[in-house]
Amino acid sequence: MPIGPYQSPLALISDSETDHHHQALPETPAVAQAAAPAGLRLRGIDKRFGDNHVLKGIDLDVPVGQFVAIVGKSGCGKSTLLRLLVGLDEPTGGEISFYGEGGDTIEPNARIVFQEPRLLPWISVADNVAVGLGDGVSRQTGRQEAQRALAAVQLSEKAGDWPSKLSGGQRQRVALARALVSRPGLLALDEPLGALDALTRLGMQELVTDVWRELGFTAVLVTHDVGEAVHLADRVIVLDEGRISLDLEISQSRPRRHGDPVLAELEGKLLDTILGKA
Ligand SMILES: Nc1ncnc2c1ncn2[C@@H]1O[C@H](COP(=O)(O)OP(=O)(O)OP(=O)(O)O)[C@@H](O)[C@H]1O
Repeated sequence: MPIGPYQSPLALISDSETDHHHQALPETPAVAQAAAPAGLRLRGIDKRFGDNHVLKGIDLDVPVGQFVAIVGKSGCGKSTLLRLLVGLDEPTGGEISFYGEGGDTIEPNARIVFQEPRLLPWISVADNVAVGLGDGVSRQTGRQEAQRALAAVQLSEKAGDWPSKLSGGQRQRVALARALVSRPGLLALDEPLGALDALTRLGMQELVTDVWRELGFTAVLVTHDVGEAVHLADRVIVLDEGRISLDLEISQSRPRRHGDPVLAELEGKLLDTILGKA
């Protein structure tokens, strides 16, 4: 099923910082159960911005529940591809479809987390998380679901605080909770740990792994950090000038240790490909 004009809450947490009006929030389905994890099927995906031909006929299949990382040089089209996957933009050509565990075509519940948490400073942490549910949910349900999502990111005790009282890492955990609160079937992560210090980043990598394993969504991570990609993902894809130049499986069991020689070897192989030495 091609992605049509999009109607998800993504717009609220993605676009201009000033576009926080509540009328932007769409209705959301009931949140009592998790959305079906969504497998992805991309065929011949093209994206042009005027004369700039950014994505050139991408074919990609991502099985239900897989964790995929996308790496590549700056400007190679990583974020553009991610935005197409969650419906924030439309391809110029080709088709994107989604399927559930049984192989049936589904409409995915997709969410995205960006590098900047983009929290609303005038409402509490819990209310920021509840924003991810949209309008069609009672205040009480919103609070309950927000508490559940905050617990998943180990931030329950901050529910009543203002965002300004949080550290950078805590704010990003709130952004993750806001994305998780509607129990998405597809979670896109656009360099979500890029602004964090090294130690906080390592802690967040473990947290992301834990929530992914617990909640079972399909994850697509864009990162500049090849070490992070091999640490987190089942599979790493290298984009180069709008095409997939390497599709590498990372079969190492979890939990994964930083400094693992097998992962270091894979990281070297990815870097050689990205830098054109392979
Ligand atoms: N909305 C847009 N309008 C015009 N050009 C765009 C738009 N979004 C992206 N581009 C162009 O598409 C190309 C790919 O950008 P994209 O942000 O996808 O790259 P990236 O690989 O994510 O880069 P980085 O690693 O630096 O974040 C760039 O040339 C960029 O200028």
